[in-house]
Amino acid sequence: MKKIAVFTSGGDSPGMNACVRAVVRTAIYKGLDVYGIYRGYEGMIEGDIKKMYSHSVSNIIQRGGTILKSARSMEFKTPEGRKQAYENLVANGIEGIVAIGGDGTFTGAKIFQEEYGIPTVGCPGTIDNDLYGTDYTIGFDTAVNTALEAIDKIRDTAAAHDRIFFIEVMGRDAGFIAVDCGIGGGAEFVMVPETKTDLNKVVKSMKNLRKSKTSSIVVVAEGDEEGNAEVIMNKVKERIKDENKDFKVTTLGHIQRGGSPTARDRVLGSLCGMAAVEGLIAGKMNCMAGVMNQQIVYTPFADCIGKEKPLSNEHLKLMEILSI
Ligand SMILES: Nc1ncnc2c1ncn2[C@@H]1O[C@H](COP(=O)(O)OP(=O)(O)OP(=O)(O)O)[C@@H](O)[C@H]1O
Ligand SMILES: O=P(O)(O)OC[C@H]1O[C@](O)(CO)[C@@H](O)[C@@H]1O
Repeated sequence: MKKIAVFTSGGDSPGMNACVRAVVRTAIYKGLDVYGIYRGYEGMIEGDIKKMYSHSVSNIIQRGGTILKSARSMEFKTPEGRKQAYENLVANGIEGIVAIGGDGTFTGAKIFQEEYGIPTVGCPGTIDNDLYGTDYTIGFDTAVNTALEAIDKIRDTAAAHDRIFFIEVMGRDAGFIAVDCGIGGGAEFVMVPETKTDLNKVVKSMKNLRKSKTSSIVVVAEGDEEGNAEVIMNKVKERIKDENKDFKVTTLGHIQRGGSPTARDRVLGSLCGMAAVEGLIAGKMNCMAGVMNQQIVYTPFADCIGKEKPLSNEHLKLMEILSI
């Protein structure tokens, strides 16, 4: 293998730049030519592919976002789009690919590799932490810390005004961010897609809580089955029926996706980037390079996508105990 390419795709995440940097520098260190594909699968289809050098990735390890940019491509989901992408890779002599992204990115990579056979190794780049085959995903730690900083500030004003705040964090299908924010932010409740939210129980305990506490924080993952934070707040308000209680909603939104990555995300991104290139050279394909128990592990895309990564029962128990 002489030429490889790297791209970032799906939702960007802090630490993706560290990962790109490690891919580029590991490739050069190992004597390979390395190309950057811009805007994920969009750029692969449009042929937006440029050679990268060691200096191309200077001064980026501390930056959020991704220098390769990211996109969600509908066209790559079509056979015609993937054919065009393949032709562009062949035209550039690309023999191996590092795909940095989440489960959607790996779904596309798996289909593409099975159709056209270019070996692909993935790196877990998503803030959601919802990928089987790695203890943490690149960007999760930064996202949680960003959200926590905001929650701490909301707590100050919640306490000053005796208010109940419903704070929505990201997590379309996963509650990892919400649970860690709940524990770390001292929330009274956490609502996540993985577990059934019992609003009657919440209302009951909220009424009891209010005897001893004057303010409350409820962390809601955006994908909770009862709805988003606004919807849930209205349902709870309706059931509590107390004019004296003051309810507020804050949606943290995309602030969680940006910012300078934490040390953990920089190191994880760098490790996965290095491991992906080493994996390609060793003949690995159709798999993701992740880190479990401090060891680099290669997990088939089929498992990363198909197997559920459960929330930690210990974390859920801790949340319940600490919120009394
Ligand atoms: N079934 C599929 N077939 C082909 N390509 C796909 C498929 N699913 C996803 N992709 C490609 O992967 C891209 C990224 O997927 P998606 O938007 O779901 O983000 P992601 O990688 O899951 O990241 P995040 O978890 O941060 O949202 C899609 O825009 C699409 O181009
Ligand atoms: O606004 P976008 O780019 O569609 O992404 C939003 C989604 O991306 C994620 O941050 C990561 O997958 C989700 O938690 C969120 O729902």
